[in-house]
Amino acid sequence: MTTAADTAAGQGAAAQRPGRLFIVSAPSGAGKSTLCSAVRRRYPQLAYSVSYTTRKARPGEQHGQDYYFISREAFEKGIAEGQWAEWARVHGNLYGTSARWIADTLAAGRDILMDIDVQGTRQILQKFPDAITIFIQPPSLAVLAQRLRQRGTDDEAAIATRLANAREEMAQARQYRHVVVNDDLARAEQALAALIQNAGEASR
Ligand SMILES: Nc1nc2c(ncn2[C@@H]2O[C@H](COP(=O)(O)OP(=O)(O)O)[C@@H](O)[C@H]2O)c(=O)[nH]1
Ligand SMILES: Nc1ncnc2c1ncn2[C@@H]1O[C@H](COP(=O)(O)OP(=O)(O)O)[C@@H](O)[C@H]1O
Repeated sequence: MTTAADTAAGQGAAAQRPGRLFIVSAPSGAGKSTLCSAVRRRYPQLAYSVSYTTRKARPGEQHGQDYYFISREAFEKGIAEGQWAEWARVHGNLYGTSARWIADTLAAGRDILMDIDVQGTRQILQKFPDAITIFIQPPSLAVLAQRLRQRGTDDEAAIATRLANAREEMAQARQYRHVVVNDDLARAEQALAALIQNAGEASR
């Protein structure tokens, strides 16, 4: 049924549909950064939500592209001022998403890809129940440990924290609308791209 309000909205300047939110989560080392980078290259029109974090930058990571690396004080000021659409402590560091950027980007009609943890996903779903949630599973915990060591960006203590959290995170997979197992990289990339593509077509 079309209401007068729908018709008015459809005829106004905002005739474009608002953007959609795609949320990707995974235990550390499952391959979500690799897969998100591939999808960003494939769909340059998809806006990537660059998170704010108190974690130190890894070699090769760029401020403003991978994350905004900020101090704990700046992050806590953001909490006090209500700047975060969601935020969480993950593996001992704080991570958050700019509420203003999300609102402006969706209002401009752009779809958003977010790489956030399971706690952040719950918060976003409370505000945006239609967000499309995707969980990336590693083939096994043994493979996960191997990938974290091969990546070579974390010391053994950081790897141990990430592996200890992985079991708990993987138990949350059933809360997600879709699950992609990242065994073969090309296959997983194709599966993630297809989910984004098909969700886009379904709502047009
Ligand atoms: N809640 C929340 N989690 C985030 C955000 N940005 C990143 N994360 C999550 O924080 C965790 C650690 O990310 P990162 O430090 O890049 O380490 P990695 O998972 O080992 O590559 C991952 O689960 C990310 O999905 C954010 O803005 N909010
Ligand atoms: N399908 C895959 N097969 C083998 N290695 C992979 C695969 N996907 C990712 N990797 C590697 O595993 C490591 C962790 O991937 P990364 O994308 O950093 O994970 P996350 O962002 O989930 O922590 C990286 O060294 C990456 O190159």
